[in-house]
Amino acid sequence: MRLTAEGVGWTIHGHKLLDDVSLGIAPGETFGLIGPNGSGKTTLLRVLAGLQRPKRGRVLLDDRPMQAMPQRDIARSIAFVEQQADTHERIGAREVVELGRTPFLSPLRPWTEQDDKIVHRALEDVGMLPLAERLWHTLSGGERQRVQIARALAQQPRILLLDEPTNHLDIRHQLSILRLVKQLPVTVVIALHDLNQAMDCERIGVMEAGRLVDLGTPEQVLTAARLRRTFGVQADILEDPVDRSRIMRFRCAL
Ligand SMILES: Nc1ncnc2c1ncn2[C@@H]1O[C@H](COP(=O)(O)OP(=O)(O)OP(=O)(O)O)[C@@H](O)[C@H]1O
Repeated sequence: MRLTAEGVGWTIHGHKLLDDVSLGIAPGETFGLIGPNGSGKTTLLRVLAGLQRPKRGRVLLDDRPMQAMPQRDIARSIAFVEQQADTHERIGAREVVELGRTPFLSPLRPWTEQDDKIVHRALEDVGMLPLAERLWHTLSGGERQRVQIARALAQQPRILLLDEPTNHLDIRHQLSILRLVKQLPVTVVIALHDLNQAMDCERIGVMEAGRLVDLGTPEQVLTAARLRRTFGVQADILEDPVDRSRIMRFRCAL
């Protein structure tokens, strides 16, 4: 499914958090969103997810303006893993993942064995099957994050939006979640702070003070000049001697 933002703007108390953002993400593409703290990545993801209505411009799913779509239709197409998804309910890990099936249920379409299988598979994919019966409040930060990713997978979305999905994960789970996400046959938009991880995206968008200031392949976008200008760091772009891929070595903050 194609996801398009056309001239999207979002302001609060006269403060421009998003300023004329336009981008088109192709069906099946893995698109990385990078930018310094406070540059608007989360705000943009929330608008793309339909959680915040743009104050200017519009978002389209394929050719349908999201504004005209019922919330249920949006929930059947888009899953969003927020940075700090939390719940105060006394709820188990499996039940959190089961919530991913909600958009598909109705009095005429009750829970089936197929839903059980989808939930089981999602828990398995993020390595959380052994902890599936644990209560949410007893899980660690990284375990909670993996449960939230499993909830999104159980939604079987056509578009998956992820806000810093690896920030609480140990390195093994970071790598396995990113590989899993990349292999999914769906459109993925992923906000990342680890710029070397962003290298694996097909295209990258760079946010700066609410504006999309650069867009292209990782090779086009992640240059030493861009890292200096947008992130205020001095970096060298090196070649990995094992697979000849590009790696960034960050030297110092400027
Ligand atoms: N409800 C709000 N009221 C006022 N300012 C807000 C509100 N929500 C976000 N902001 C501000 O908007 C800016 C963009 O925030 P956003 O969370 O989108 O940035 P981000 O790029 O995701 O940052 P980070 O990398 O730190 O997660 C920040 O300066 C933030 O303080």
